Amino acid sequence: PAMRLDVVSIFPDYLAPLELSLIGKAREDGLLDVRVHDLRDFTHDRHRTVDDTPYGGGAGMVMKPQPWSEALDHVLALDNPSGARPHLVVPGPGGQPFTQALARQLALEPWLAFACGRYEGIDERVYDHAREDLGLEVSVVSLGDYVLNGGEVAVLAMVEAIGRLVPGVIGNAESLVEESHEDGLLEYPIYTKPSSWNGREVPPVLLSGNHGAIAAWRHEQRLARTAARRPDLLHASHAGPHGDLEIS
Ligand SMILES: Nc1cc(-c2ccc3cc[nH]c3c2)n[nH]1
Repeated sequence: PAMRLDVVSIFPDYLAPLELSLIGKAREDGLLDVRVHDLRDFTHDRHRTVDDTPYGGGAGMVMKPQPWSEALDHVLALDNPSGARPHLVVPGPGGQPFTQALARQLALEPWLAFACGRYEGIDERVYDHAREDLGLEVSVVSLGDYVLNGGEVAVLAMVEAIGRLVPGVIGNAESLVEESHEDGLLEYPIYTKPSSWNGREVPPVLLSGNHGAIAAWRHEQRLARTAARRPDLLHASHAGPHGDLEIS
């Protein structure tokens, strides 16, 4: 059965890229069932109001709870024979980090619903309502320690990272095996034809046909790159036979 992904946003067109390329094809193949909903469809006033001023004062506006409540009810009511419940994922700068490990976990779920906030965010009672009244698992997830203007960009990234892990979405062509962050090391440098370009040569070991030497060179490169760019990813399990993490 297809993995179901619902996205609620006041900028549904922001999610249009999900109809393209890989995710688009997975939708055609029935592997992913992606539905985007406009939050303003769940307002009833002339101006389709989704926000208001914050209690307690402060800058900016807060997203009203009622439209979100009605949008969630609509998502849950949609042809949902199995009575399954979605895992509600809400992007937020203060959420748990979105990592490859979390992407793998989420890719195992049959149904995800994403709430894209805007303004200063969503009234806190929506989270409580979703958990306590709708019985949903709710996860606030951060893409990184920087501030976006809303959740849409984060959802695009998460849907791509999760969608590509759904069996069948990635053909054999795009390798899923040696990926950055899969075993905690960054990827090694890659090359293709011509072997000499702009006076620059491909490292000879890669043309040697000596697959043991090639594998060793690639592992060394991954360690060196990780030590240089992401020392935080390096830990004891990556130490060499002498327990050293020093890169020669
Ligand atoms: N990682 C990250 C998420 C966000 C984010 C997510 C949702 C909203 C809604 C209003 N501002 C937002 C910011 N910023 N940075």
